[in-house]
Amino acid sequence: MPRTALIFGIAGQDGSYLAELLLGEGYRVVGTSRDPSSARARLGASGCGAAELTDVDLHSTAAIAALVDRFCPDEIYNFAAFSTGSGMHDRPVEIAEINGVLVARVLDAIRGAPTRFCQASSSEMFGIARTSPQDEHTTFTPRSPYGAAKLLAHQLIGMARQRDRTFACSAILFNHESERRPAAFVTRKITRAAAAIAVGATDELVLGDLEARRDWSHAADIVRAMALMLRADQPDDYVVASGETHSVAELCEIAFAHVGLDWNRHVRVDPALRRSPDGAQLMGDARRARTRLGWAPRIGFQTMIKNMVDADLLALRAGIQEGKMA
Ligand SMILES: C[C@H]1O[C@H](OP(=O)(O)OP(=O)(O)OC[C@H]2O[C@@H](n3cnc4c(=O)[nH]c(N)nc43)[C@H](O)[C@@H]2O)[C@@H](O)[C@@H](O)C1=O
Repeated sequence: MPRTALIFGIAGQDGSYLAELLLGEGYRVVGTSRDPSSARARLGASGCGAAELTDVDLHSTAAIAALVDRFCPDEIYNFAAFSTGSGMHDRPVEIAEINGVLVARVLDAIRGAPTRFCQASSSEMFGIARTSPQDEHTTFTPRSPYGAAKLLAHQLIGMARQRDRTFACSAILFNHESERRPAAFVTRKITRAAAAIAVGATDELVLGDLEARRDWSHAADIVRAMALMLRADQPDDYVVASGETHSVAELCEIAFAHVGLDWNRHVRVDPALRRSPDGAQLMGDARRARTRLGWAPRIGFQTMIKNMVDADLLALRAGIQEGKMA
């Protein structure tokens, strides 16, 4: 019998990379998506056509329990979340419900069962951290409903591990990107603009802050760490990060240079797009994942950004040939 994995949020960037990985290892992969009508096409386009889609009301404890009963998954991964960088303060009620309370429902559904659970937690739980780098012992000081809801889920996982002996892990994920990243996030915003300027479709990119720094990894590396967590002897929490930071300006430089452009000539800063400043620099110390899981990132920052620009160029040129762009 193949192992079964249930993925909440299968059609997003992370869910699709994980589905690809697990399908390649012979798993039966079942997933839910908030937009089932486009999920099938998106999964097909990312090589996950063999994944099965199912429908569930994430607000219903009974529906989550029934879903788990129906598929008896060996592993559950949760990526279902509201997540757009600039929208971390918007819709706090829905964010609390989906990014936080949903995990209580899943933990309820697997209490006493052998099912293993991994949650996509976030470095946003560190928020205005006082120390850098952050690891599994760093104090959490979230600064948005997004970070607070993720922290609720993270803490429920620790309690389920202690009280109920549930095999549940919290993967504290720092920023992670790829060509499947939506353009609301700064990496894809920049790579798409570099490609668009290179083909003459536009001339300018407007950003909020060039000095902001983040610890960026590739999404495929991040989800591999999550799969390894569920294969460990014991459940635990793990920071997953590259351990290096880059500025938005550096990102621009790499992306624009890759298409032979000088970013200084095309990038403009609009302070209206700027977010409130970070506390200490957000940078992850992933030593626990490296030593206990044998995890290490395989795709570096430069390669990731160049690959994203290449993918955006391909998509734009295809669009131009089909007459989709002006
Ligand atoms: C770990 C965490 O990672 C992600 O959240 P994020 O860090 O907010 O992602 P982002 O790509 O929107 O911002 C990255 C940095 O770039 C700065 N920045 C400058 N200028 C613009 C700008 O014009 N647009 C955007 N979007 N960002 C800008 C911005 O201020 C920030 O410092 C999500 O996956 C989230 O779900 C998550 O958990």
